[in-house]
Amino acid sequence: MPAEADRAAPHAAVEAAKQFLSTFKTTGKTPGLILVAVSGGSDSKGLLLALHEAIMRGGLSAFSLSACTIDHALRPESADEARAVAAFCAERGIRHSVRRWQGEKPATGIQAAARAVRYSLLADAAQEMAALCLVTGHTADDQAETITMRQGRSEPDAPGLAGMAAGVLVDRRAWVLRPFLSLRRAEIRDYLKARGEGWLDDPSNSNSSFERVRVRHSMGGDIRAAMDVFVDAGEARRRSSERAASLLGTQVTVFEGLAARLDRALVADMANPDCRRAVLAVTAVIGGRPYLAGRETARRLTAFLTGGEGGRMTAGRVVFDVRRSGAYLYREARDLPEIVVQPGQKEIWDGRFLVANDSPESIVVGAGGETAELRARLIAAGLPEPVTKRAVKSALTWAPAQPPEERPDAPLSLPSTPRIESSISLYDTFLPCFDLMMANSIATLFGRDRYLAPPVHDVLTEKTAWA
Ligand SMILES: Nc1ncnc2c1ncn2[C@@H]1O[C@H](COP(=O)(O)OP(=O)(O)OP(=O)(O)O)[C@@H](O)[C@H]1O
Repeated sequence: MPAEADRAAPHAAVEAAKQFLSTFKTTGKTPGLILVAVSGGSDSKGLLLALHEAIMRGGLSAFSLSACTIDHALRPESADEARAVAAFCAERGIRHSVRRWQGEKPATGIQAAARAVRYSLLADAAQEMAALCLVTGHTADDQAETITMRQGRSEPDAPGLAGMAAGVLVDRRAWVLRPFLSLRRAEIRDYLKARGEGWLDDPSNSNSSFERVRVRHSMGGDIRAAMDVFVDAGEARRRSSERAASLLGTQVTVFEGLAARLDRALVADMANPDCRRAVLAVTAVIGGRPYLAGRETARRLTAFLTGGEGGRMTAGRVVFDVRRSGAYLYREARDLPEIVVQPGQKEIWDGRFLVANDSPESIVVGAGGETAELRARLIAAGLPEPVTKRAVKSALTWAPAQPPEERPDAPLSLPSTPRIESSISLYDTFLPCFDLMMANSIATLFGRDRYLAPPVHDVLTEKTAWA
């Protein structure tokens, strides 16, 4: 058992928790629930304990904590591990819930699938509890490993070098914040030991078939070099996002989510990284892609757009049509999918449109929504006629899944028109806080609501205690 003095001694982990709590916009007695994602490993267990201690000792009764463990049901011991976390929480009077990954597991890409499911289940829990945010136990060691892995793949001005964001908006509905991003894992373990607590060791942390584990070993605990890169790149990315947001707001026009015009000045300046990011972001949304084009595509595109020759080029499923009045972008009319949307369901079609079917009948959604009305509207809005003609080929259309003559027993009412809006795959699932301004400009251009603001003040400035 640790000595009583050790139990009470202030610790860097508790200081980090206190500092984090002081950044909330919530003031005075406004109650706020923080949902802590606890796997049972040292980092998340240390985070829960440090937040609990900071709240209890600091008299911060405006805050309450709840913990949630995701049981991925991939290892036989996972249910017991979740129960161990439950017991730890019960001893401290902290509410705890377990969410289980139900159903079929994919045969390949299990890590990525588990991560996607984990964040989605955690966001469900946060939303149901009306939590201010979710918090995870990511550390400076995780950050350094992420940066080192990305460094191997990126160019010096690449956004990836900003590393993990201190805040990420998940599914447009829950902010995930990382209060320990500047704290070393060793400090967290030291804190748990001082409080007489153990933790679970995830066996995948020593499995060298994972790149992260190999990188961790190669770094040998020295994270200084990677963190120095981060301090510069995180701030640079936030400033770049701010400048790109302003370019998007002034030099881009979007036509019903189908096509976009980039002003000539923006196109001419493509060699500038802010312009390039703005253009690549619009390209991703018009093409229905969840990521920016890779460096080779970006290079080809820059050469084409700045070449001054005009004409058309295709990149990332998007046609670029360069004319005197600007560069026009629209989805190429190839490989357009057909999907069925069941009653009461919402689906994303082609990565570009969110279709909500509120009717009691299934509907089929596909390409072919080209109508004289749509063409007239786009032309009236300023889209050149030849561009309109090609752009409308990738417009969405829908119909009842079963034609009326084939379903004599069906209700007489036809499905009502589905609700359709642009999907921004690039930011709708994971939006790092340093891209928030740019994402809001994109949302405005594509007729969507702005993204949920984070509940804390300084997450946007990404100020890091690491230096
Ligand atoms: N099974 C789980 N249940 C609840 N929270 C979890 C679980 N696994 C991970 N977490 C949360 O995520 C944090 C990071 O864990 P880990 O490094 O294993 O995840 P990751 O997949 O690398 O996360 P990311 O993909 O965001 O980098 C943990 O500190 C914890 O807060």
